[in-house]
Amino acid sequence: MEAEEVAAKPPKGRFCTICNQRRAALKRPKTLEQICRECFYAVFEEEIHGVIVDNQLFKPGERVAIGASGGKDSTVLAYVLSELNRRHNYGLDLFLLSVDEGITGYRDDSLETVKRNEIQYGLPLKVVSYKDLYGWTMDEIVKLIGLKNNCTFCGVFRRQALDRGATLLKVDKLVTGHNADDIAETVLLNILRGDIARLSRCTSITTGEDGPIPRCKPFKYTYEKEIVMYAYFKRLDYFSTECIYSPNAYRGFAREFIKDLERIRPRAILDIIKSGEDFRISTSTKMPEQGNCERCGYISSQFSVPSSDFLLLSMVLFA
Ligand SMILES: Nc1ncnc2c1ncn2[C@@H]1O[C@H](COP(=O)(O)OP(=O)(O)OP(=O)(O)O)[C@@H](O)[C@H]1O
Repeated sequence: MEAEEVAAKPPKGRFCTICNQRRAALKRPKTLEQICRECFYAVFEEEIHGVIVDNQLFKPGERVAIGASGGKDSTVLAYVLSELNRRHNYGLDLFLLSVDEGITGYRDDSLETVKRNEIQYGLPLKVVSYKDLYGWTMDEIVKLIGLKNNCTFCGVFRRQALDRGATLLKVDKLVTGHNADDIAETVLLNILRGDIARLSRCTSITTGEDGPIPRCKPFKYTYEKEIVMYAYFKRLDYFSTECIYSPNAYRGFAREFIKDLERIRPRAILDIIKSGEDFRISTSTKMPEQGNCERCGYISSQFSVPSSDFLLLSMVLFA
């Protein structure tokens, strides 16, 4: 999504509907209000603060890692969280944590962005790589087995890599830049697949509380268009290229469908999240149990946890 595309201008001469003092500079995607930039920054940031407070995402003194991919969502998350931490005295120790999947022409470039963010925001950065953790890069795997189910595997490996990096950083929590559009998309995909176990988990703002490191999504109610707009107006330094192995056609269709709904009714994104939250599963329904990998004990519902040759073997078997 290009920044210019979402920065639709209201008619000239209108006053901001929030402050009524400055000229409106944009139409807010979530509410369609015509507001000035200053009021947009304020409502955008304070809504996220409200979500953090209402859901008690953090406690003073906690060490928190921000999953930093260099993309728009995690870059805006790093910027806004450092601002709110200062402004509202959260008392958090913030870190950037990046996973290098070993994808030439994509992750190497986005990691350069994260390295610049480390300096720009004064947040210490830790990078963990698939090569070091599992013995293989994604480039090597794709070269060997081709383009099959890459996103699914890569997602499972990244999840574990983030946990391992968070353990090395000795953090209490990990936050990611998953936004409202991502969550609505996941609700829809879980309905389409009839995956009620995931449907019941995917709207939680905090997950993994029974595991080693809980994960939070402070952008659960933040619209992607507003994140892009915020990054654009604030001139944040982020990387905007899609992963070269990424096309996940089914997710892509769900994304397009949600964008179409949003065009007709911007609230549709929040409505889908709310529907996902309100699903109740009958207590008599048998749910799949999350187990632990027999090899290393890491939490796992489908795969054994990857390591070097074992990783490759699972890729080939499941491809
Ligand atoms: N390589 C990575 N290293 C660290 N964190 C990551 C990485 N990839 C994804 N994440 C985390 O997971 C979140 C969702 O990832 P997703 O792949 O959906 O990226 P995205 O929607 O393009 O987000 P972003 O714009 O931040 O890249 C990111 O916002 C980030 O917090």
